[in-house]
Amino acid sequence: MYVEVNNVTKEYATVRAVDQVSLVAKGGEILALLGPNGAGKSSLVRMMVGLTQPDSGQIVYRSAADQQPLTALPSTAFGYLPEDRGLYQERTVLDNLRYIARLRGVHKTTAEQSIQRWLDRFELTDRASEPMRQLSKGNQQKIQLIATLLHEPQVVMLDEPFSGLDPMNQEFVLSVLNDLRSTGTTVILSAHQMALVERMANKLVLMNKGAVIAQGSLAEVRQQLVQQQRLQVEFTQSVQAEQISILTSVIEAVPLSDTRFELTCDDQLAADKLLMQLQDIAPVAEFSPQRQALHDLYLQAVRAEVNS
Ligand SMILES: Nc1ncnc2c1ncn2[C@@H]1O[C@H](COP(=O)(O)OP(=O)(O)OP(=O)(O)O)[C@@H](O)[C@H]1O
Repeated sequence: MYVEVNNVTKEYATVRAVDQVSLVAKGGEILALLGPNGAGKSSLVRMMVGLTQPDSGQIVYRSAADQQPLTALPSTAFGYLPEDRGLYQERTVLDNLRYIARLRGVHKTTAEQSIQRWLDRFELTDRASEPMRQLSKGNQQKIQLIATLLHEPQVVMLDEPFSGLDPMNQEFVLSVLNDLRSTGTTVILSAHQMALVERMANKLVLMNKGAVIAQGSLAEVRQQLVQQQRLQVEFTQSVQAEQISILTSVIEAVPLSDTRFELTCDDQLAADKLLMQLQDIAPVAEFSPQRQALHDLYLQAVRAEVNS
């Protein structure tokens, strides 16, 4: 199933939580919504799952087979992990999961098999008869995730699935999400863990103050965010900084020695073109464009918005 968000805006009393957002998530994709606190991620997820309605714009669900809009959604359409987790603390893990399965209309035998399979996979079988409150935060989070996946939804929407998990469990959840993706499920999640998301999502949507500031594949988002590039160059002979900074694509040339410089460049100019220009100054011994982590690019973009 496709989820298509067309120019959606949502306002609360004093704040525009989602501002003209458009995106598409397809089966077999992991789409990650990223953004600082208050960026509008949860508000968007709540609309995508049908809990609230947009003030303007539309959310359209399409059949994966023929891309026609779906008017009636099957009970297996969504699995939603809300930001405020909501299982019964006094009831056992098993009771909670059976209850959720019943709510989702899963047949009893199928539910029992499915619960066993997921508890095994999450290494929580021996905790099945314990009340939820006895489980650590991370394990409760894993049970919540099982509750979201029990009915094998076509679209899984997860609000901050990695929060409260230690690195090992984050890796574990990441592998579960990758498996879902490989079986054709549409996975939409919100997260703060840029480094994790960078490794699994094939679509990134970076939000700030309700609006999308960049979206696409990792490479596309990089391109949208990168305005400047840092690199180092080592010449075989001494060179003056002014000889380099005079080049139109070079914003700044900081000498590290007589022969070595750190350059800040206009990213529009391809590295190989710049290398040719540097070779015209003096023979180049080493030339190393540095890739900035997405996390840093993203922080720069958010800060630039704050300052503008
Ligand atoms: N029910 C509501 N009533 C009023 N304002 C709301 C409501 N829900 C969200 N907001 C406001 O809308 C904006 C976006 O909030 P939202 O929770 O969608 O952001 P978020 O990106 O999910 O943040 P976080 O990462 O902190 O969970 C915030 O300014 C928030 O205070």
